[in-house]
Amino acid sequence: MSNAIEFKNVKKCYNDKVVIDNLNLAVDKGEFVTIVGSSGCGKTTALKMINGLIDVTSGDIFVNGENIKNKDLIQLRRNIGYSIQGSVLFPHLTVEKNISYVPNLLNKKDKAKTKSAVSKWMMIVGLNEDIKNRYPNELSGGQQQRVGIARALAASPAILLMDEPFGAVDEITRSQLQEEIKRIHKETNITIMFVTHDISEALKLGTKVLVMNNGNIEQYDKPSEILQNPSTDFVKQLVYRQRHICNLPDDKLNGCEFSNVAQIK
Ligand SMILES: Nc1ncnc2c1ncn2[C@@H]1O[C@H](COP(=O)(O)OP(=O)(O)OP(=O)(O)O)[C@@H](O)[C@H]1O
Repeated sequence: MSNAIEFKNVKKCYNDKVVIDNLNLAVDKGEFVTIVGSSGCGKTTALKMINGLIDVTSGDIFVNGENIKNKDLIQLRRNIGYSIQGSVLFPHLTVEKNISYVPNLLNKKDKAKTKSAVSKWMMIVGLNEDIKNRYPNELSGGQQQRVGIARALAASPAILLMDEPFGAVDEITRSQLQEEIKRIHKETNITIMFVTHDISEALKLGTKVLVMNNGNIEQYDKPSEILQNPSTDFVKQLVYRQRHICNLPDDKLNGCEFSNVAQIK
């Protein structure tokens, strides 16, 4: 299987502060990677370096085998969906215009194709078509989030980056959106990188979970492996917390220090 995304010896500093020291990671096409870790460990930075919103200090990032240094960034971003927490919709555009914004840029002449893409993605993310002429301020928070996801997916990108996309919605909407994104992933086989603070969300959604701490990878593995064979004390602490919440046996966790659990929200 070929890589959708690859980090090679990536270092990121803000001024003199090293946030990511030497990140090496290969993500297979079609993987749903959830990224979890302590606050400020570099999750958002890693994500935004993939679509060039943040520059690397040194090292290389490859998207579909191509070094992004050699790519036109606007073109790159049009082919990578990006969805973040809260509403990032254009306030002066209707739902339909928001969702069709990038597809219109990509296939300006084929208006019918864009119209049917809007209908398709509204249905997929669970939005009723009768809201397509509304403006963002006429929608609930959950609807705005769904429109944001439809907009990120409407250009049929091969990669979707999501930064705490469900952080600002209520529990019921959150769990509906989780089911929807899982289904969308299964149906489209898109590669997803999904940052979350919530280890249970990471374990529920990811086909692979990337656990980060201080800009380093603690473990990159299937959820079952993270739960059954946590490879470092840091991962054990996360798993312990999850097992504690779910009342699971903690026989694998003997001898682990739990003092840093509070660092992870
Ligand atoms: N533009 C910037 N200038 C200086 N420092 C920054 C900048 N952006 C982020 N940082 C710092 O870099 C570190 C990593 O930030 P980043 O947002 O990637 O972490 P994160 O893991 O996504 O955090 P959180 O879980 O709290 O959202 C933090 O210490 C943050 O304060």
